[in-house]
Amino acid sequence: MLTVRAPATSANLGSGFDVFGVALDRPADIVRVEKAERTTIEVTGVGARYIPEDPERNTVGAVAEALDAPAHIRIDKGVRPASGLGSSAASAAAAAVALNELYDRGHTREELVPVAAEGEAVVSGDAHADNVAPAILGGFTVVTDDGVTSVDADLPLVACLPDIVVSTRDARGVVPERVSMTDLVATVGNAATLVAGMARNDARLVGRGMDDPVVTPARAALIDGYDAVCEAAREAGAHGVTISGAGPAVLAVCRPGGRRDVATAMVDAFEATGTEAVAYLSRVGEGSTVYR
Ligand SMILES: Nc1ncnc2c1ncn2[C@@H]1O[C@H](COP(=O)(O)OP(=O)(O)O)[C@@H](O)[C@H]1O
Ligand SMILES: N[C@@H](CCOP(=O)(O)O)C(=O)O
Repeated sequence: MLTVRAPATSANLGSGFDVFGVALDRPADIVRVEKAERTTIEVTGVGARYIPEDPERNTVGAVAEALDAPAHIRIDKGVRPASGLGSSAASAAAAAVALNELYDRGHTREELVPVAAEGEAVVSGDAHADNVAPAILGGFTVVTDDGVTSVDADLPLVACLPDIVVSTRDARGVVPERVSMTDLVATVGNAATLVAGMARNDARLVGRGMDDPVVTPARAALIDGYDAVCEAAREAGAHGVTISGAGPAVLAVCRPGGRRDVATAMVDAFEATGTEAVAYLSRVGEGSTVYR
């Protein structure tokens, strides 16, 4: 038996829709694999009752199929499904790393990114790799059709998760199909600023680069209280705030020592709109870890 821990992740960071992602240091999924004649799946933990055990409908089933690695796969969920914290991706990433080891397939971590992304296609309709890349490699990642680039960044983060559900598939349905040249120029400028900020561990620059005039405004309506939560986080000192992945979680980049105030302000702002929320005080974290 082999055990792998894969972390929650936050995709997009505003200006990098389907491109940027960052590993959080918590929460995480734990996946255990054993060789078997055919793939079977058992799910326990947070939100387990909403997650199918049918290999055709679970992200890890698609990964086992892609690696031709049938196994009994036990998933202990730490990342709530439909959270915007890469729940489906955490399981897929852990399974890709675990089954690659179990069957000695010899793929590099970079090569496992598109394999794990096959799992995402099962749930959201697209094999977007912006969550599985940081869940496998750790740090801040940039995925394009040509591959993945990762940067070891160190920044204080808060991920605030309200007690509502937004499915990634639904949230992809509201993304505009076209952008104006003005919005394109603004987005490229912000994305470039964010990457420079990550390379320099500069939270202020990262926060500035999180602004996004295209996808985030279209999705904000799916999250009750989103504008108030952003305002509260900024007033409490956050350098930047945006929707985490497809939501409903909201991600804030903080100054050193500033996470607790930001977390409290975000939770209070959600609760003022009648929605309970939890906040994870986090940092940019590591990717998947193998335990034998
Ligand atoms: N291993 C898995 N972990 C979590 N969700 C899964 C898994 N396999 C399939 N799903 C389904 O994926 C959906 C959640 O994924 P998604 O909407 O992308 O949310 P998240 O942002 O949390 O990844 C749910 O419908 C869930 O049943
Ligand atoms: N780029 C994707 C990311 C979805 O992340 P998730 O954590 O909500 O699954 C998107 O924005 O649709």
